[in-house]
Amino acid sequence: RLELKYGAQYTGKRTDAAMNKWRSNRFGQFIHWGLYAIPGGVWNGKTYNYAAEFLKSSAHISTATWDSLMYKFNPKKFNAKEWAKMAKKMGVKYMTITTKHHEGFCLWPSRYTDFNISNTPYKKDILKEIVDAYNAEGIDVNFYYSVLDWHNPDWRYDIKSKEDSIAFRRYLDFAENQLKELATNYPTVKAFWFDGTWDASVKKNGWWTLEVEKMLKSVRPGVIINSRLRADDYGSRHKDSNGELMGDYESGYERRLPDPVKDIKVTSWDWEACMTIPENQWGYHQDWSISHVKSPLELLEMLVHATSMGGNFLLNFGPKGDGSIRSEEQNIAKTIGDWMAVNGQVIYNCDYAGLKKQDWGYFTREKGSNQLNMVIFNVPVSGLLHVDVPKGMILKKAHFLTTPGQQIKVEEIAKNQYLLHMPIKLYTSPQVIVVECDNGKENANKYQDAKT
Ligand SMILES: C[C@@H]1N[C@@H](c2nc3ccccc3[nH]2)[C@H](O)[C@@H]1O
Repeated sequence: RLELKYGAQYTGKRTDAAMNKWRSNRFGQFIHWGLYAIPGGVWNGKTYNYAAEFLKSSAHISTATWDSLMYKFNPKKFNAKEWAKMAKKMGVKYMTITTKHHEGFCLWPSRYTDFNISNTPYKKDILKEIVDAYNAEGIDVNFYYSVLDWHNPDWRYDIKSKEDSIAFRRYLDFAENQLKELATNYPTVKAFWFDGTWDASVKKNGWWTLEVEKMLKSVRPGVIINSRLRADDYGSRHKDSNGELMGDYESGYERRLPDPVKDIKVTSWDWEACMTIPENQWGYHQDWSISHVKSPLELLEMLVHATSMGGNFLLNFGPKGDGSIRSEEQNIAKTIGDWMAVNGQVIYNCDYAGLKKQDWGYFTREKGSNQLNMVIFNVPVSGLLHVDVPKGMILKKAHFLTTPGQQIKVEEIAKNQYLLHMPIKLYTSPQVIVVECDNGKENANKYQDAKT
């Protein structure tokens, strides 16, 4: 083991109330909103297919030109309460919003830069309106903050000279001041989601990433920090040079999910996957025909997949420059919300159930419950759902979540193996079966292994 000054500060999952709430939330809404939402991926009549929040670089726009978009930010159709109501109906328990993305524009009236909401025609503290509206709906609010900052002249991608290190030190002080400002002025913030920390400049300043983690936790006790902020003494990120996870949860799954077999080890730490609806658009893009757009059921399966492996799922929305929400996103919020209203109990406060993944779908289990949840996306033509149980687990009764009176046949077919008999018919939405189980009982050894 290496002696580290800036490595992981503890091992194992946090079990305090704040982290238990973060974990039990499971489903969150990501919001990417900034100046990039105004052009929405189109510049001088040309559509750029790369991520809309990167239009400044895709279209080679000067910082001066890009920054002047600030004078156009005046979202006439913005209504924080409507956003929060839609999120509530979608069934999210938390929301993470870009306070400052790579472009450097701040949604709050920061004292440390004029490149902020107070100098737009909108003027008001839009971040506060959003935080208050979501909190009023009982939704926790987290802050995304990009360390990478295209606007601030002191930002550096690498440190190659004395001048670089002096400028970058100024930048790190600026960023730490902004973060302290956010943690102080928005006291209900529950977590910080750091991004833009992969460059050499940050990796060479692991000490700063730990200083920021400690500062935020002293200003806002219980606050939760993602692993993406952190670099250790040797520039190792997310996990320190001893392989220990830094921060409070692993945030490496971006537009992808852990494999239920190959990546089963993620069940031993907290993690979150963040996901776009198109293939790769975080900020609003005018033209979604340029890539695959995930359907509500595709996204719902990802949410269940994440829960089944003990992780959170953060689904991204990119509001338009005028503050309205595009119809595709409204439809996804409604469809997922309708399912969550009936079946949310297999997501909220649920975790990895400890059973082997099966083709028909995913297992989840509520903390401390002896009830096993089965969420079925792929109904076998036989109607027979195979379940392999760990030694000592007995499956007893089963029923569809929505029809508790109608038993589903549970048939033990071999040692630690069962089949559940699903009625064969057309299903047009993910089905939930709840199974009563006993743990710690010895299975009757009535099955003979073949001799081969
Ligand atoms: C969570 C996601 N991370 C940002 C991001 N920055 C990148 C820089 C280089 C390559 C990919 C990137 N994705 C995306 O804009 C979004 O905010």
